Amino acid sequence: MRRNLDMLTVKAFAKINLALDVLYKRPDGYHEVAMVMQAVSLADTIILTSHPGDIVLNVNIPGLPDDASNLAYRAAALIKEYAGIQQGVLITLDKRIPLAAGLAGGSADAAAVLKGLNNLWELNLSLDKLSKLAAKLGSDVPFCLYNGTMLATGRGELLSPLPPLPKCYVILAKPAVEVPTAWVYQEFKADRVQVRPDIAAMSKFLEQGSIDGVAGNLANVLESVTIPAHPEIAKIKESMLKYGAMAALMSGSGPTVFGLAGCQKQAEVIASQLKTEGIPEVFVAETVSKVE
Ligand SMILES: C[C@](O)(CO)[C@H](O)COP(=O)(O)OP(=O)(O)OC[C@H]1O[C@@H](n2ccc(N)nc2=O)[C@H](O)[C@@H]1O
Ligand SMILES: Nc1ncnc2c1ncn2[C@@H]1O[C@H](COP(=O)(O)OP(=O)(O)OP(=O)(O)O)[C@@H](O)[C@H]1O
Repeated sequence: MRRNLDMLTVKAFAKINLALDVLYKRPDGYHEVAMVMQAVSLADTIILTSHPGDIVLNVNIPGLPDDASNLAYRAAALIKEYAGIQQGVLITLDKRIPLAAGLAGGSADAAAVLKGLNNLWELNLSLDKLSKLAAKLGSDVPFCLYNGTMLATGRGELLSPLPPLPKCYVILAKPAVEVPTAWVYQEFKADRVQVRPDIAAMSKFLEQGSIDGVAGNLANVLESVTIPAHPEIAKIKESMLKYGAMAALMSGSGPTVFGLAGCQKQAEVIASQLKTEGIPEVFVAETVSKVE
């Protein structure tokens, strides 16, 4: 975070799910999950500037709302009301994370605004308090406050740190479809799942610092919904492996596929080969560690 009197710049990092299991549907309509989440360096940039009056949001891409339906705006409104702040803020959002991609782009923006305004307005709210506000905005938002490698349970908002995944490179490839998260959970049927993650085994491999062990245990039960609807996701996974990724998996509710690579050069070679297949959005990122 960079601060300069009345202006502050915050990065909003995307996430991938190294493991995603759905346990059951709860009475409140959400699904109980168990996930291993990992932050990656593909990021939006948010500039917060002190501003008289109200909250104003500027976005750099068409199709992304700049009103109260944007999670960045909602985060500002929530913390402003909670802390009883009278002044406004100008939020400038430079969006790089693809939309509705399974990468928690909106959640990352919301978390960055909460952290940033806590600093700009000198509120001194603890991460624990910010996390409770974050959970009101979405299940992925608390994780985006912390980043790093975390076990997420409940509806995704209950977090405990895991040993960090040793630094590795992540290729992200998004086909030209957008997938609404609510639809994926709504369509989820446990009896259609072929492979469930073994979270205990993945935790053990993280403790050992074994990227190979983690790569060998990637699993996401939501693939059972999104891949039949968008078979190009399976094709991207196959291509990632063919070009040399250690492993490949759909992130979150999809449709983005991520692949793991041990070194940057190899990740870049895999990314350029995927681009030749006509996949519209391909990025190379690296893992991001937890904030203290
Ligand atoms: C797929 C993941 O991205 C994996 O990290 C998350 O589980 C989704 O997190 P999110 O996008 O922050 O989700 P929310 O904004 O809280 O919820 C969107 C919708 O997804 C469904 N939803 C979400 C999380 C969850 N544990 N169970 C659910 O059933 C609900 O229908 C909800 O209305
Ligand atoms: N700041 C924001 N950035 C991106 N999308 C936003 C934002 N605010 C609201 N939205 C709306 O939310 C929808 C999905 O957002 P997002 O990009 O966070 O999905 P996602 O990556 O699938 O998230 P998740 O992995 O948490 O399910 C978008 O289509 C958009 O209309």
